[in-house]
Amino acid sequence: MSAATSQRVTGNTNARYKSGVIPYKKMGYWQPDYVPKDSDVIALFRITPQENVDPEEAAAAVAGESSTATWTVVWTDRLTACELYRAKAYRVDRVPNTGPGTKTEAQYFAYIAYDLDLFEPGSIANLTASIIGNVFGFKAVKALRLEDMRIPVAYLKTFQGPATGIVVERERLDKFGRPLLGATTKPKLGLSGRNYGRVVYEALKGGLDFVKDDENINSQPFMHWRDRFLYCMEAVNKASAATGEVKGHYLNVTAGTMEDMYERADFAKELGTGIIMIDLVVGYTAIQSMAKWARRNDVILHLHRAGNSTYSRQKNHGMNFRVICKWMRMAGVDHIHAGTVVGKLEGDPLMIKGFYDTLRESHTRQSLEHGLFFEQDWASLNRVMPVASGGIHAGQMHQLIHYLGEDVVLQFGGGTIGHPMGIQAGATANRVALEAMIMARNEGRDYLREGPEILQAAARHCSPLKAALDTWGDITFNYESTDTADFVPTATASA
Ligand SMILES: O=C(COP(=O)(O)O)[C@H](O)[C@H](O)COP(=O)(O)O
Ligand SMILES: [Mg+2]
Repeated sequence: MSAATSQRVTGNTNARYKSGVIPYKKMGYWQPDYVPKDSDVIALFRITPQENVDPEEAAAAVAGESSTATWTVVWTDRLTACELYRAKAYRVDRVPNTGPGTKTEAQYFAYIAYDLDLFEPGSIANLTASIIGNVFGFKAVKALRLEDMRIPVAYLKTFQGPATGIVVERERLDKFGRPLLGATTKPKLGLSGRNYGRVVYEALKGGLDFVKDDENINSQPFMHWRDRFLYCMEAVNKASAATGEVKGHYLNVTAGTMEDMYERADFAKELGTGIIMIDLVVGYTAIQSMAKWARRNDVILHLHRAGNSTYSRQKNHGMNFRVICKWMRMAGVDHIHAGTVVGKLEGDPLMIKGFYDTLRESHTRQSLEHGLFFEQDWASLNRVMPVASGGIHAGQMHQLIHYLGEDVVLQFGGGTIGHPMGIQAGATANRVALEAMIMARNEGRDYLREGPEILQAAARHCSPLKAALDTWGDITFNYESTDTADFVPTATASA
């Protein structure tokens, strides 16, 4: 007899199934003694219960509404292996620095385990319809945030993972031992195909590895997509011939329908591109489809995370970006924008380290200060190249390498195209700054502390770098982060 059948036969007593409304805890969604199985999916939610709602009941309600429950008892549960299929809230902890005596109302971390049978293999859409489905509108909780997930190896193995991965991307580019350099074409909207292609050529010729379309450039009246693709590929080919290096431009194939996206991707491939791009807003199923297309066609897949801050930035509601990193690694993208720490957009250093580790490590340990609540074995899924983009410039090179490491694309849009001596000079400034800093690192210097001097020394022989430092050297974006660690490392806490 299978486990499922035996559950049906030994199912619960009549009292439990009497019609009416009973607490979710009584319905079996709170099981403090439950020990998660290796094959369970585990989700960690931050719950802000409504006043007078017991946190354990709120956790049970979240478990119920994200798995099998509805608001009232239904006898049809007994036609199923309901005890197996019920998600189990098994632990609730008060979030540090919330509740009585603090400025923030009480919040709780609720740990919930889900049996693997609740999810369709290889489908982010199906996983998310449970985990972030109805439950986020549930009245008994004032706010709800999905903070982290532990995905079992058994489930990971049903996903393709990154189409190409970091190792093969570097082999195709023939570039090793340093971050890759990119730029977002600016202005983001309005250029004609020919002018757009000129920006791409100049930036690649000046020393960048990649240029990219911005998130909102698709096929507008001022430049239809075929024009953009033709001029960009002409620029890539000319710059590769002129420099002897492999170059690329992420052609954004985002469109209104899947058929249009495939048409654009096929044309990009026909023109010989090594990389294409999509936006997060196309949705999980479209992302998985494009990842399969990318693997079939030997093309790298770049994902711009446009839209994520709508639901990932605020601490009490929505979902943490680290969970998006996990889902996107499973879905199969090769690149994902994951923050810069020092640039113009949201990015606490500890949080960003957690995102980067999630994307790049084959195994991550629990690390509460980086927001990693669970140990995660990535089951040999390829690694994703994080992309640092948004308000960065050559003067920050030492910090970028310190915080973000080597396997990363550093993307300077304004920080290339806005250079006072022109786009090529902007690209050269970034390339020289990068190579000077990598050399200093390889020589064992304390490049983070000595960074500004290392850059000034390199600028003595490189007027584009000097101009970049003179223009942007002092530009910083020192605003308080919104999404910060709940568990601060001891050394920092006492500092
Ligand atoms: O256009 C840019 C950056 O331009 P610039 O380099 O001129 O600032 C990108 O869309 C942002 O980096 C996205 O943000 P994120 O990478 O955080 O998702
Ligand atoms: Mg942009």
